[in-house]
Amino acid sequence: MARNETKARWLSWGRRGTAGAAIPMALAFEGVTQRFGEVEALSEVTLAVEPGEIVALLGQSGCGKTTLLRLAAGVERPDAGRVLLEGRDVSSPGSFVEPEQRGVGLVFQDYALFPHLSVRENVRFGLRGYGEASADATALRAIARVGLADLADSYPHMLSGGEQQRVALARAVAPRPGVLLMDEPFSNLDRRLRDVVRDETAALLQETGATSIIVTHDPEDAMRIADRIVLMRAGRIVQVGTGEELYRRPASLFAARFFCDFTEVEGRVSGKAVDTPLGRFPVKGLTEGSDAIVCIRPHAVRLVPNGYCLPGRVVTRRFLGEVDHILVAVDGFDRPLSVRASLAGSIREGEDVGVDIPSDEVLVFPAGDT
Ligand SMILES: Nc1ncnc2c1ncn2[C@@H]1O[C@H](COP(=O)(O)OP(=O)(O)OP(=O)(O)O)[C@@H](O)[C@H]1O
Repeated sequence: MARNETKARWLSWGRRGTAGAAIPMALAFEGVTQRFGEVEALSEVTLAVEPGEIVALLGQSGCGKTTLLRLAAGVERPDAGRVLLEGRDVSSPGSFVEPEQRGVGLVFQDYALFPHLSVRENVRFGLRGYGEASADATALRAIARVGLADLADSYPHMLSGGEQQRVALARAVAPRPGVLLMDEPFSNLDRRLRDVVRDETAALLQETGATSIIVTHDPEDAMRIADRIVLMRAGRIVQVGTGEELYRRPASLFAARFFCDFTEVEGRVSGKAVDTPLGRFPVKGLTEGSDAIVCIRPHAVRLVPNGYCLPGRVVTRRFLGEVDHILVAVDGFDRPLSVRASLAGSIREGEDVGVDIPSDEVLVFPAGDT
């Protein structure tokens, strides 16, 4: 189904089935495959989301995040596998529960507010199964909850991007859906506003208790808002875990790169360690003699007085507020080493320094594991 057509249908359904359904639902995908012509957008995806859990689908453009969300919403049907809500099969090649019967709320990337309806009317639109007075009261409560009580009679064009996002959120949560699906909800906001709206949204999601899935390509969004992150690549799930698990113990170089701007150093495995131009780093489970990539986190590197550890020279230093970003040239390594540190202005460009790279802070992956 074309995306605009889907949006129009979704909004006109009014989600009547969700009225009063405040109880978070379990959502599961079992071996879901979705093709669009030659493109396999999803390949045998299996994922269980617990009731009340907030999950972020994270990945680069085109990896299948939105397709998975649309399957949960019921605006696509899988070619294989099934989608379950509360253990009940709602979508498979042989059976299908209509979106309006699912108790699922959806926030679109562009918010999809009706331009000719006021804030109050936009939010009421999702409450069409309610009686007149109850719909009005519920809409106003949701509007007040997102801090827009004063703007209830304004129209979308009179609102800032952040305010529009809040209206879309209010409209989605007002019918108290058991599952809330959000497609890149912060991508249209500038950086500062994004931080505020993201934190407010996180608080609202916790409060409503709905099982929530948020599509994003931004690891910071995912880490700040989600209980669990599902990292996707080319239609498959490559790793699932908390933000901390993915950040500290990425399962692959691909996952590692998603969460950190490492300095990557090539080396060769020899005697349970990798030999690199920046030193020898212990490694487990890699084949003797194989090529490996050592990933060094910028904030793990310590700059020490000249004469200690590896000899280096500060090439550039940029003040970034809470930390400085420093590039250090190290003898024998053809690229600058990236360092983030809070130095209180004590180190200058051109200065000779020692470079300490704690070996327990680096990650090592087989070369070619990308
Ligand atoms: N209706 C469609 N018709 C044809 N191809 C589609 C359709 N929907 C998605 N695709 C293709 O399926 C793949 C996955 O798309 P999807 O939108 O799920 O990715 P995404 O990870 O959400 O990307 P983005 O972050 O850019 O929105 C892409 O290659 C996309 O071009």
